[in-house]
Amino acid sequence: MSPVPPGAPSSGPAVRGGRDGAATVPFGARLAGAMDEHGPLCVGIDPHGTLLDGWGLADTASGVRDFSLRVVEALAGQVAVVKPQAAFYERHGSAGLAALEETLAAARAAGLLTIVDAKRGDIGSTMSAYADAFLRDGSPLAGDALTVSPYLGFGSLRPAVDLAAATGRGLFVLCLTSNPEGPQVQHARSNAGPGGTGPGPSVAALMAAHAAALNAGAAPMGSVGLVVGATIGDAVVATGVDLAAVNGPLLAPGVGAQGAGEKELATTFGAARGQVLASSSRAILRAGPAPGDLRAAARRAAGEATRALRG
Ligand SMILES: O=C(O)c1cc(=O)[nH]c(=O)n1[C@@H]1O[C@H](COP(=O)(O)O)[C@@H](O)[C@H]1O
Repeated sequence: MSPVPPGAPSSGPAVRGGRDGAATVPFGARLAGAMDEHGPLCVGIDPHGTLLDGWGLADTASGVRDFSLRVVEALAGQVAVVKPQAAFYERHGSAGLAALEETLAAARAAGLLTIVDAKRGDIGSTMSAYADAFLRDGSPLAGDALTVSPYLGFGSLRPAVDLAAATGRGLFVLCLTSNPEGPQVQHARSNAGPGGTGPGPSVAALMAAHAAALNAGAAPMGSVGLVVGATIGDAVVATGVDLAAVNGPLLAPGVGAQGAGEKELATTFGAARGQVLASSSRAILRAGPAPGDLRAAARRAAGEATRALRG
């Protein structure tokens, strides 16, 4: 069965796109179904210039479009989620954005869930314009979920939280990112401890607690996920982030090109392993352009993720 699309009625036949006044099926439920069916793997679509070159494509908007559509076609029905990285489309201007729109439409038509990796975050009034662009029914840049940055304060994300909830979409909030610079901000202690004095929880733990509050009571899981890199070692323990309490999906980039593998996936997330969606881009995309080679690379990565997270 294909994942249920946003806007589909919660019972009866799945209808893709648009709301009809019926309750929407929340992203968390749709993602849980897709992960059960295809395994806990997201393939990032990151059309780097070097990859385009390796595939015999020009580093142009048209090359990015061809690359992305080939990935979607090869992986349809094979993986739970694809995650186009907006930066690689934006670098080609308006034609690049048109390629992103086409990629999202093709993935939707192929029954793949999409996370638009745009890492947006701004003051609330501007955040509501970002939400409109990436989370509104009918917007050409809307996927099933969006990556967002809470580092202007979690509350600044409110417009995105509200629109995602209203349209059955999801968010992935940066919590413990895969890059080595992340700890400077994410491991820092907030200044309000329980009694109002002394070091409070880590910034990452605060962000996770906000997500947990939004997901409370949702089943099988909520739609406000966190980004927790597979490369972070013991940072979950060091920062006191309570991943099991989040009750939402955990997007785990860093698999493959950034060095994380089966062992890291198995050891980083503790009791929350079942909520993890492992994510890999270059390590899979390098296997292309032959569709069979891409599929084989995705199958291998999905097998590793399944053993590590669901074994
Ligand atoms: O939100 C993300 O996906 C993300 C968060 C993070 O902490 N680290 C991270 O690498 N990413 C994204 O995941 C992708 C990783 O690509 P590869 O290193 O090629 O697998 C890139 O698009 C990154 O922007």
